Amino acid sequence: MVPDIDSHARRVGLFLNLAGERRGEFQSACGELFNRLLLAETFDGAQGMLARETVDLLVLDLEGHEDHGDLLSAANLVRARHGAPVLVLCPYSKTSWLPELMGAGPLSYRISPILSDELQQAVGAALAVPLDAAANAQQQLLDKEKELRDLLTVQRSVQRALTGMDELQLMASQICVALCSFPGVRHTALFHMKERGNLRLEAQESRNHLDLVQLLGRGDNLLQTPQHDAFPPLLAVSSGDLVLLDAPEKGGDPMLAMGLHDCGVRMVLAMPLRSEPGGPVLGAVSMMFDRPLQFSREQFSCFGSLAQFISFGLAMSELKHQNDALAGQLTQITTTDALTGAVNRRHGENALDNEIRRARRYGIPLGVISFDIDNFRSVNDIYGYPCGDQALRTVAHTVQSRLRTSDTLVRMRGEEFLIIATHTSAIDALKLAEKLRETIASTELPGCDAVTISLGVAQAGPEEGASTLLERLDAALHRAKRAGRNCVELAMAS
Ligand SMILES: Nc1nc2c(ncn2[C@@H]2O[C@H](COP(=O)(O)OP(=O)(O)OP(=O)(O)O)[C@@H](O)[C@H]2O)c(=O)[nH]1
Repeated sequence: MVPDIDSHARRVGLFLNLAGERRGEFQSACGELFNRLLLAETFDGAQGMLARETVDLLVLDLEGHEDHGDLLSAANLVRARHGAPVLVLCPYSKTSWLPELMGAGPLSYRISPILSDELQQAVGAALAVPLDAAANAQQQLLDKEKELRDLLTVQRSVQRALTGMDELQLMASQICVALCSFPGVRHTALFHMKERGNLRLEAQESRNHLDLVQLLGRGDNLLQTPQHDAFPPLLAVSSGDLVLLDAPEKGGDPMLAMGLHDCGVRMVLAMPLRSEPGGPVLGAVSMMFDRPLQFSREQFSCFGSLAQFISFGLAMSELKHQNDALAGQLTQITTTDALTGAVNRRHGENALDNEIRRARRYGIPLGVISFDIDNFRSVNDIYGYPCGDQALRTVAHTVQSRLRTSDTLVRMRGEEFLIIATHTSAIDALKLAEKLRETIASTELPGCDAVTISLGVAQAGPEEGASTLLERLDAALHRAKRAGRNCVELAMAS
C-alpha cells in the first residue's frame, strides 16, 4: 500500500542512475507518484538539477557505482539536500557505503534489488508529509529513546563479554549471547580467521534452531565453501566491508536463502573484524534478524564500534595465546637438555626435591635410578665425538620411551642420567632398571657398536633429603661399575 501523499505541489522527484534501463524502470514503477520526475545519469547532472529546481525527493540508485569517488560524489549530493528527503537504493554488496552516506545527511534506504511495489512504497513513505507534525515529532523522540536504550543494552552486554575473558572460545560464545540482546536478533555468530586463511565458525548463538555448521556443511575453511560469495559474514571477511542483506534470496544462493527463510531469518548484518583500521581481517560477526529493519546512523556507528571492541578482544586473546606459547618455549629451553631432550640438571634437582616432599607428604614410595654409559670414552675415541653425541641421544630417547609419563629423565652430567620414578618402590625400580639395561644392550646405535649401561637403584628414605639419596645412588653405581659394568646395583639402605 502506497502511503497517502497529501500535497501534489510536493511531487518533484529526481532519480539518478548511470544506466538508461534503470532510469526507465524507475520511471515506469514510480513515475506516477510524482508530478514531475527528473532523471539524471551523472552526479554532476544531478547537482545541476538540484541547484536549478526545488526537488521534493532525491532517489539515489547506487547500482553500477563502484569506486570510492562515486561514494564521495553520492555523499556530496546527500549533503546538498540539507536535510530534504533522500532515498538511497543500495545494492547489498555496497551496504558498507550506507554509514558514510548517513554521515552526510539524513536519508532512508532500501537494499536492491527491490520489487516495484516495495519501491513504490518506499518512495511514497519518503514523500509522505505527516498529518500531525507535533505527534510525529513526539513519536520520533520515543523511537529514538528506545533505539538508544537497545544500543546501550547490547553495548553493555558485549562489554561484559569482553571483560576478563582469556579463553577465545568462551569469549566468542559470550559475545554471541550478548549480541542476541538486540531486538529482533534470532541468531548471532562469530567467525575467526585461523592460520593459513582458515576461517572457522568460533561460536554461534541460536534462538531459531539455525545451525550454521549444518547449513554451510562445515565449521572451518569456510572461505572455500560454495556459499563464500553469497553468505554475508563470508562476504564481509573477503571484502573487508560491512554487509547488510535485507532478504536472504538477494544473496543469490537459493538453497542458502531457503535454509535461512525456514528459520525465520529476514535480514542479515555482517561486520568484518580487524585488529586496526585498514589492518588484516581477523574474522566477522553476523547478526540475523526475524524482520527487515532500517538502521539509523547511530545504530550503524554502534555496530561499527562493537565490531572494533570485539576485534580488540580477539586480538588480546590471540596475544595471550602467543604469550602462552612463548612462555612454553622458554620453559622448554630453560628446563631441557638441548642434546638429548632430557630434563637438565638444574630443573632435575628441583624436580627431585619436589618429588621427595610429595612422597613424604602422601606416604608414597619414590624410586630413583642413576645410570651411566659404560666405556663411553672409547665410543668417542673410536667413532668420533659426533657419533658419541648421536649415541647419547639414542640412549636417552630409548630410555625415555620405556618410562611412564609421570617419570622424569634427567641428564646429570656427560653420559650420566637420573630417573625419578614416582609411586615406585625399590623392588619396582630394580625391575625397571633391569629392563632398561637389557633394552640398551640390545639397541642398535647409528654408526657405532651397541653400548651398555650400569645402574644404581634406590628408594628415598622416609626422612631422607636429595643429597644423601644421590650419594647412596652414586655409591651403588660405582659398585655396578666395579662389578664389571652392564649390571644393576641396589643402594644401601638410608
Ligand atoms: N660425545 C659426547 N661425549 C660426551 C659428552 N659428555 C661427556 N662425554 C664423554 O663421556 C666420556 C666419559 O668418560 P668417563 O667418565 O671416563 O667414563 P666412561 O668412559 O664411560 O667409563 P665408565 O663410566 O667408567 O664406564 C668422556 O669421554 C666425555 O668426553 C657429550 O655430550 N657428548
